[in-house]
Amino acid sequence: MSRTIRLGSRTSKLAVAQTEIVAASLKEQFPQYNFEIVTKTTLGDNVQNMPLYSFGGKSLWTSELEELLVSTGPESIDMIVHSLKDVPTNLPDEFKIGAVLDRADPRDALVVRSDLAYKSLSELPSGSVIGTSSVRRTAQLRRRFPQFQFKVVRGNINTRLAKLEDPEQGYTCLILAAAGLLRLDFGYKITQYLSSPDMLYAVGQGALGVEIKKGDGFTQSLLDKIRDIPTTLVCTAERSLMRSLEGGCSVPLGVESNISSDGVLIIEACITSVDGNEAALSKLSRMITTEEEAETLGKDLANQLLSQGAGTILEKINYEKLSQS
Ligand SMILES: NCc1[nH]cc(CCC(=O)O)c1CC(=O)O
Repeated sequence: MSRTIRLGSRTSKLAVAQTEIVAASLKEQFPQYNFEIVTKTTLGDNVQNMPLYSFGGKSLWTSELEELLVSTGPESIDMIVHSLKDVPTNLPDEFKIGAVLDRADPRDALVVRSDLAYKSLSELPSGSVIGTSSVRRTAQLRRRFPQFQFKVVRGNINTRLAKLEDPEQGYTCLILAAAGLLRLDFGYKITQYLSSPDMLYAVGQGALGVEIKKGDGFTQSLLDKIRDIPTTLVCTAERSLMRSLEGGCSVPLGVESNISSDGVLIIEACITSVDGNEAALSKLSRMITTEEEAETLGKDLANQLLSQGAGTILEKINYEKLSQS
């Protein structure tokens, strides 16, 4: 009987669709093995009613699956497929990201309620209710569109889309990652793709990250065949930037990155105050060939942002969080 490799996934439709993408790429490279998907609910799936930033812990989406990664029982798995965006920048010591795969469209997207004719943010009437629970999205939009209202919306993508269409909920539109919508065949619902200067995306957004045990050379050797090198370099730089800015708290950091075929990486980044009144913006471009160089670029960009005033914005956010708890 041929060897079976088990891929762990959260239970949401998007998580399973993404894990199927990874399983299919592995099967193509290694037809001699079986690839099986194991699903598990995480804490992040269960807490639907509170803003995520009120959970100090940073492994909302990973802990339960990491337990299966170290387990030796029948439930054990070999790797976890994540949206890279949901993977903490500092993993527990025994784990690592074994591969980052090709990135789907990293931008955020506008989805307007289907009975309304508006297509873009600039067409929406004053007082429109934007559904999002992301501090990054809310802060950036408040800055550019102070005439809108913001309302938290939780749940997985399917749940959020259903809430949007329920008139009693009062949402005019949602902001969601284009990648998730496209992977679930909801691309037709996107009325506008958002980009700088209106909205910079989350670090790692649109990319898949596969987590494994450090020292698991066999699983690593499988992943080496499906990783995407330019995406790895871009996301390494983005995650290094984020790691340098967060003091144990998630930060409203937006990025927009591009790498040319000859290896020049350009990253634009912003930190925006929650009320949208202040923002620190910075941009860095450099030739990158190794992950170490990508790490350094991320750190340098963090320092550039701090010199643009990001530090005071972050201090205020951390102070407000402390006084809530
Ligand atoms: N925050 C949850 C989450 N995690 C990953 C995605 C979408 C896929 C991706 O960004 O890679 C989403 C939904 C969203 O933000 O709209």
